[in-house]
Amino acid sequence: MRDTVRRNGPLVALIIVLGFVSATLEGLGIGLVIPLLSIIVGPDGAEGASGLSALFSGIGAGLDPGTRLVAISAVIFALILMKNAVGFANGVISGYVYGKASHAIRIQLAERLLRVGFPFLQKQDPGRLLNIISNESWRVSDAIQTTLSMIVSASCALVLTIFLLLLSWQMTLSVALGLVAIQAIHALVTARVKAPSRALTARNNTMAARMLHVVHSGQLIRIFRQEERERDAFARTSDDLRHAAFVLHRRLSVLPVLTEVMFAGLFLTLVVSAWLANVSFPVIATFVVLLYRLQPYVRGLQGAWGQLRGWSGSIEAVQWLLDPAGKPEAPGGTQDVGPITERIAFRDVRFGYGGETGGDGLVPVLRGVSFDLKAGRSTALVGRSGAGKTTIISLLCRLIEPDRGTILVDDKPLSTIDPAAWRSRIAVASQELELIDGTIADNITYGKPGATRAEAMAAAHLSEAAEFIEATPEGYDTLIGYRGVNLSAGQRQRIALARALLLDPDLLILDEATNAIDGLSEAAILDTLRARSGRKTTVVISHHRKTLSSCDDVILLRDGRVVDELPLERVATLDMEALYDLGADEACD
Ligand SMILES: Nc1ncnc2c1ncn2[C@@H]1O[C@H](COP(=O)(O)OP(=O)(O)OP(=O)(O)O)[C@@H](O)[C@H]1O
Repeated sequence: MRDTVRRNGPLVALIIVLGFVSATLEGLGIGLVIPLLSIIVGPDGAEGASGLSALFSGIGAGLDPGTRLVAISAVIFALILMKNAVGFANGVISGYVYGKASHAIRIQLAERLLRVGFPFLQKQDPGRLLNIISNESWRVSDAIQTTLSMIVSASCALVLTIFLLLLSWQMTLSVALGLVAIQAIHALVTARVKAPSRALTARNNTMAARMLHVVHSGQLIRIFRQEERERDAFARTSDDLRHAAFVLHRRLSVLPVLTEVMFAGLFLTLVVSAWLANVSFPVIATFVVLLYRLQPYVRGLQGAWGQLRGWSGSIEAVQWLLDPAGKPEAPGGTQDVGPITERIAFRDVRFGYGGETGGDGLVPVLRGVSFDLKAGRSTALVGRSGAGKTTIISLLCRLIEPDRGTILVDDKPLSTIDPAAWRSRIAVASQELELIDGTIADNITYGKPGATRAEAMAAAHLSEAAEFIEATPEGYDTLIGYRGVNLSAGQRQRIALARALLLDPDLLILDEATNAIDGLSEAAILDTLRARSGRKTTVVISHHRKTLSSCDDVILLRDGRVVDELPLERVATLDMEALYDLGADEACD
């Protein structure tokens, strides 16, 4: 929030200056009520005037009463007009700063989510992140606007207090003492708002997670007939949210009531004591009018303070996401990288999920793996479910970093290579990588937005997606819906494969890219392997023996260790179960 104020420094300064100007105009207008009332009640009413009140009382003294009355009324009207024009300008500027501040917060949140180390996203509850971006960030924008309005209210209150002081310092002192007492009571009440505010943010997180679940798991819920249970769970979460919002609302609602009652008490005490002290009527009247005009600003300040406390849960949530502390850094490295000429070498690489930065977890997943992915060849990673194949792919993509050991690209440590430069040399086709909500062409060219339609069509031919695409009425301009809901699983995989093939990357990773595709398309993968052979490097994870036996090299993994680098003849002759069990005895701890 401080950042926003700093970035819009000149405009915030203008808001403060205009606040002062507006309050001064208002103070002057109210001051002119003294001569106005003096004319109405007669000169006796102005007796005992001193200081500022004497100054105001003397205004237009030389004029006849009728002319003076009209002239003073006209000036008061002009001052009110100017004050409102300044107020309007201030409102427009505040609205502009509010918009800029909201935009800046959303951009910062998006930047954080796009740049933070990937393990952070893996570990977070998506409901919490969604709630912060879509909900809590608005509260923070409101808090910024409220802070601006507090600045204006404070400037106005200050100027009007100066007028009060000049009018009667004794009466102002009594008012100040009264205000301190009101503020103390107010502070006691607002202190009780922080905890319900945090509770509300937590409930909003849960609500967002539930909504995501209902939207994402529509199929699962229907097939397993869990509509009733989900409805009840949704209703419970929604009711908890309602209750948390009500608790906060109830505590905040006390504030304006309390303030109004205490202000009324202060007013009446003041009027009675001023009358007892023989203060002249125009001075009492002007003082009360000034005080009456001061009241909304003081109440505004108190209300804003209470509201800021009410939003403390939202502010903390946004600050937590923006704060880099405790979040994994995006992978580092500055070296450029050329085409892979010899190998990508894993040397005693160890990794376990679960630590703060993704790795260094208690349960080791890779327990010192060493193998080579030879340039210009295709290598299959084989192993039972949970053996660590996808973890190796994540390391290759630098989504996670090894806890120990090194990955070398032609003898250059991968950790020293600029991640963007490295990723420009690789492409992945995996069922984990979703499609975007756009056209088929948008999806195929996602990794290379400037690619031509001809390039997209060539990639679609390679992945055997072209036939079904051309059979649709809109062809490459067909909208595929959210995550490709308008397509079959096999069609989605072919488009995902085309997306990777379009890049003709130095390293192509096919992570179970074919499991929803029929035999014909598996043949397309085999063709791809052949076409890349001797030219580019490919890594394949598959449970299809035919695909595996088309690779040049096969690496067998078991429980996070490399069991064997298998000769191809054995892959061709063994069934998958026998393949996974090869060397089982040596692999045991
Ligand atoms: N994000 C994660 N957090 C914690 N543990 C994980 C995570 N991802 C994977 N694991 C664990 O790491 C181990 C290896 O998982 P990995 O996905 O690498 O296996 P895999 O060989 O690709 O399996 P599959 O063939 O089923 O995809 C598994 O025991 C899994 O439970």
